[in-house]
Amino acid sequence: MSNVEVYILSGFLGSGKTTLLRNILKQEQEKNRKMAVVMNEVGSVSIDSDTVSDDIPLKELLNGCVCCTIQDQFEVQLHSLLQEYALDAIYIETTGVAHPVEVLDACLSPLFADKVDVRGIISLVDAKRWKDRQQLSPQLQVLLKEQIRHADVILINKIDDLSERDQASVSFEIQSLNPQALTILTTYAQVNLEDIQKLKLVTKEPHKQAQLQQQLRIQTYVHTFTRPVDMEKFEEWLRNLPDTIYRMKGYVRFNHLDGLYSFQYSYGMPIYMKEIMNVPTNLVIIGDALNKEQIKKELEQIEQ
Ligand SMILES: Nc1nc2c(ncn2[C@@H]2O[C@H](COP(=O)(O)OP(=O)(O)OP(=O)(O)O)[C@@H](O)[C@H]2O)c(=O)[nH]1
Repeated sequence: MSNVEVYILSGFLGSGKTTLLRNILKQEQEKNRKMAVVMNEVGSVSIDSDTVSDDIPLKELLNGCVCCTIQDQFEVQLHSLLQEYALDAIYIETTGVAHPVEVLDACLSPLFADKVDVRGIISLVDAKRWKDRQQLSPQLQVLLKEQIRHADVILINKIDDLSERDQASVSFEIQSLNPQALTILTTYAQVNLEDIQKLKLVTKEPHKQAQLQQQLRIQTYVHTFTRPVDMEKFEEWLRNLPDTIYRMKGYVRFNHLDGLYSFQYSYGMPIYMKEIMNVPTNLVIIGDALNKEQIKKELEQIEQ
């Protein structure tokens, strides 16, 4: 069975994420695909869960943001969805204040990273909010830009609130921040499912590799170790990593040590801990413009 597609719906408060989710679920149901939804709200009461009909498995994460305070709960929920249902796709609606890369990180637990295919980040931008963004705090303006910069698809939504001239200038500004993303102007987040599901399929073609290297978008690679690893060579490999790799996590066995180790790495700092559970030896790598073929080759070389 192929991996479960995962889509992250990001975007500022009120930008239209729930409206988009509703549109997508309708189209998915028409295609008879089996989906699940994870909804994250910062408050203690879910407001949007009525959006999802009863036959679609729904996990709600309240009282925190998946990208920080409730990351562990999020992993458990995703894991149980994957175990309980035979799914084609999982849609994750994030809180309006979530940083998309942190959410991506949370989706890629080494426990199940080899079973999911995170197809991409879809960011919604409220067109008028963008135009008037100076009214927001500097931190929120940065967040808005980050949500755009890391998206694979950008929906510039609520364009009915802007004149044609303003639509053109907003669209130009947003596209300049992330020229590689597919940008679509929408009202009520009306979008074709095909446009969203095309995500990543293009970038997986080998001949696009050169172009891929220049992209600034976040990419992920999951390596499954089939044998124990030489620790010295592994550390040597870590020392020589490009600084475009900024996050790794997973489980690894070393040839001269008993048992399994969990491994965490962020911004140049590795941490190992002995693991008591028996879990798959997956290593998740997150970075900009990853050369996946090369990483795969290098890791295979340090396996004994
Ligand atoms: N005028 C206009 N309103 C829209 C459009 N898209 C969505 N809305 C409305 O904007 C409001 C917010 O939309 P939601 O889909 O709930 O936005 P959200 O991003 O899920 O909001 P939060 O969950 O609060 O972050 C709703 O009342 C929508 O009906 C649009 O294109 N134009």
